[in-house]
Amino acid sequence: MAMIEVQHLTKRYRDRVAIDNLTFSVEEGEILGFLGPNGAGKSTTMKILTGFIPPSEGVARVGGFDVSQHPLEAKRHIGYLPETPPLYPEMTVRGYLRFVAALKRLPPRGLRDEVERVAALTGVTHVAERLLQNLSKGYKQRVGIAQALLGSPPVIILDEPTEGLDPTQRAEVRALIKGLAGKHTVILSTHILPEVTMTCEKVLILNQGRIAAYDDLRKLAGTQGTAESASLEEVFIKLTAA
Ligand SMILES: Nc1ncnc2c1ncn2[C@@H]1O[C@H](COP(=O)(O)OP(=O)(O)OP(=O)(O)O)[C@@H](O)[C@H]1O
Repeated sequence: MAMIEVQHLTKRYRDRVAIDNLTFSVEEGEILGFLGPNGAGKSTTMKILTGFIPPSEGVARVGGFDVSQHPLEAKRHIGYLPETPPLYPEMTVRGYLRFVAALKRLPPRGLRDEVERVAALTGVTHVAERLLQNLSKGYKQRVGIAQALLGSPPVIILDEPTEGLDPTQRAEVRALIKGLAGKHTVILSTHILPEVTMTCEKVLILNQGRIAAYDDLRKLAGTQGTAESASLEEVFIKLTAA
C-alpha cells in the first residue's frame, strides 16, 4: 500500500513555479531518497506533505488522507524534521520531548515511557537533563529526529537530517534512519549522495521543480543514459546540469 501519494502536485509562489506537476508514491516501509540541487523544490514538496503550505494544484495523500481536505488526520500519520528543528533553547531535552509529546496529544499514560524510548533510540538519554541551547549541533539534530519519532508515526519526513554533523554523527544518524525501514515510510531529503546510496532503495531526483528521475537506486544508472556502473553522483550531475 502507498503511504504517501502525490498526484500532479504544483506549487507557485506568485509567478515562480517551485514544483511542477509532481507525481510519485512511497510504499509502506520504504525509504525514498529525495534529491535535487538548491532550489529544486524539495522543501516545498515536504512542506505541502506536512500541511505547512497548501498546493496550488494537485493532490497529496498521507496514510490515505488528503493533506488539504483532512489535514489533522494526515498530520497524525507524520513525524517531521524540518530543515531547522523547532527547538526551544531554554528547555531541557526531556522537558522538550515531553512538551512535543503533549502537543502531539499522545496518551498521558505512556507518555514518559515513549519519551524515554525515542531518547534512547536517538542516543540522547545521557543529555536528557541538559538545556537545548547548550547542546552541540549534532545533539540538537538528534533531538529533532527524536521529536519526529514520538508516537511512532507511520510516515517520517526528514529534511536534511545530517546537515552540519561530523562524520561520526552522520554515520550514527544514518544507521538510525536505516533502522526505520520496514517499520516506517520515510522521505529522506539530503545533499549527501552517499547517504542515499547507504540508506535508500528508491530515489527521486528533482530539478527545477520537475522530476528528473524516479527509480530504484539499482536501476537508476542504466536507465539515465549513464553506464550501469555510474555512481549516483554521476547520474545526479548529468540530470541536474544546467
Ligand atoms: N516562500 C517563498 N516565496 C517565493 N519563492 C519561494 C518561497 N519558498 C521557496 N521559493 C522558491 O521556490 C523554489 C524551490 O525552493 P525550495 O526551498 O523548495 O527548494 P529546495 O530544493 O528545498 O532547495 P534547498 O536545497 O536549497 O533547500 C526556489 O526557487 C525558491 O526560491
